[in-house]
Amino acid sequence: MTDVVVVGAGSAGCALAARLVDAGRSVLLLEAGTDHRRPEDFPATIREAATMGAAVPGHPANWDLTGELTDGVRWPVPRGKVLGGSSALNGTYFIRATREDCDGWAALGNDLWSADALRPAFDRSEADPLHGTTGPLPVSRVTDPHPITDAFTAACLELGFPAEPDKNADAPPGVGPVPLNVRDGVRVNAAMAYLSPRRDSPGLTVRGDSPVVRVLVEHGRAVGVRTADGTEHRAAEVVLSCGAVGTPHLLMLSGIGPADALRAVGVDVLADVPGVGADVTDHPDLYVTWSPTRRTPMPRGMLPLTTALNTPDHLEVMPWLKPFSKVMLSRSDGHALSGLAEVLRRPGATLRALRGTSPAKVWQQARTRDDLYLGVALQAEDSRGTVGLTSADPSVQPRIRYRYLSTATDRERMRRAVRLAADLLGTGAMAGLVQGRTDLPDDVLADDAALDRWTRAHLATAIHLSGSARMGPAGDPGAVVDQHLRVRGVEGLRVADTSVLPTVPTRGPAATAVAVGERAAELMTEL
Ligand SMILES: Cc1cc2nc3c(=O)[nH]c(=O)nc-3n(C[C@H](O)[C@H](O)[C@H](O)COP(=O)(O)OP(=O)(O)OC[C@H]3O[C@@H](n4cnc5c(N)ncnc54)[C@H](O)[C@@H]3O)c2cc1C
Repeated sequence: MTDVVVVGAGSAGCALAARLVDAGRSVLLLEAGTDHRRPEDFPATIREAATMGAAVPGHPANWDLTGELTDGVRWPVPRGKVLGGSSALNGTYFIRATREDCDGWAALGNDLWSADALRPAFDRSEADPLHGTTGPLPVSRVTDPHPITDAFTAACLELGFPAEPDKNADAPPGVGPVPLNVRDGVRVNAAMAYLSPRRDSPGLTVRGDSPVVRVLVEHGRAVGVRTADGTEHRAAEVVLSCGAVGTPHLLMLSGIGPADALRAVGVDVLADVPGVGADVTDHPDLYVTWSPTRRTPMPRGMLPLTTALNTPDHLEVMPWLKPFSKVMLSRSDGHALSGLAEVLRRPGATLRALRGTSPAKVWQQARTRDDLYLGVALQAEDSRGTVGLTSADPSVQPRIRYRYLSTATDRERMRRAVRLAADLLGTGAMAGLVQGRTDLPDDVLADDAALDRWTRAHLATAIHLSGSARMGPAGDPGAVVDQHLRVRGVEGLRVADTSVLPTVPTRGPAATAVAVGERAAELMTEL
């Protein structure tokens, strides 16, 4: 019998499966999306790090979910549905959770997840001249001069923020280059890094196009999973790595979750675990758009996102070097137009993906698609969202409610973040480059109530979902897994992805997701 079935070949699932195989386990890795065996087999839209065409609604590698950012504001939520998961279509910002993040998780009763305990997992994942040097994921920083990054960096220094040349160094937060998982212009996703080199390993079986619809539980123990075609895959242990939406969804479809909510949609309850789908955290974000006084260089292949300002109060501001219209459209050597154009060839799929989202917000983004912008985000929100089951039919997406800015503290911090972005655009350092803000009038900026309304109209999400099956000690009623990632109430079942993080990292979670996979393998194979 197979030792372990891992469900979901995303950032965490790929790392976990690979390390389990290295430790001598037989692993069946089941992925809902398409399998691509070698790095060169991935389509250009996914490989090309300079663009994010697969994140556009309607792309086949995208789950095309919809979430409610706040009451009445619905927005597309892309997630990767392909080998590599969300790492195959993300922004390639690949940074460690901070020491404060990890030690915060440990302080909640998860000492196996302190910064010191997690460091070997990060080190093992990275090939970074500054940190772990021998791992499978390349980490690099772009330090080439560019008028926008240079002016933005000078603006941050002008406002008194320190330089932060290595954002993984546990130094005080400031402005500096972001670590990126890019090599030779290619977005190196977790499947390329961890699975491709092991595809001939007898211990590893990878199956794409295999959505799992249920965890099979007998006498309180997980014994395998069932895929949508009805096939049962048995294994000694089951690990869910379906991501922060897919994992709570699959748990609930399998009868593991808040009992009343499961019964309400006709699912028989196997284990009443109230924390499944609760305590979701992410990074609410938005864009402050601006027009330049002159054309800035945008050569093909230029990465859109190379620098970030992080502040001690957990705000993040990032200058994008290209407008959305260029980031979402890729034109690759030897290929026809891809990305947006590829999607526009399937208008039906795109329209279906956008159905139910707020038309005014979609229009607002379309209207400003050629502007430049500063991305502004809250990195440690107080608000909590939910992922809830609305149907026992696995093909119906769960309801994602972010409940963004539902606390006064978050609203106050978001105002501060927007004003910080405006201040940066107004510095002497940026004066020669910035003609003006294009969509944020002074009177709105000056008035709290008006700015809150503006924020609501411009709100978006960084798609960094975490915490929907979070870990915690025995006495924690909201915990879904213990710190060994074992699901409460069911033997032989674990979760390994960003669902387990008690809070979203205050940096992008992609590197942490991989580290969760690495750490899960350690915990599963230690004697
Ligand atoms: C568009 C976008 C841009 C982003 N940009 C950044 C960035 O620049 N930096 C950063 O740090 N983070 C970024 N993120 C977030 C980051 O990529 C994710 O947090 C991280 O990849 C999540 O890893 P994971 O393993 O938890 O889940 P995922 O990587 O999403 O993997 C889950 C996998 O499970 C599969 N799956 C789900 N359900 C099932 C099922 N029932 N059966 C079988 N398979 C299933 C999915 O298809 C997927 O392959 C971005 C995310 C998106 C979507």
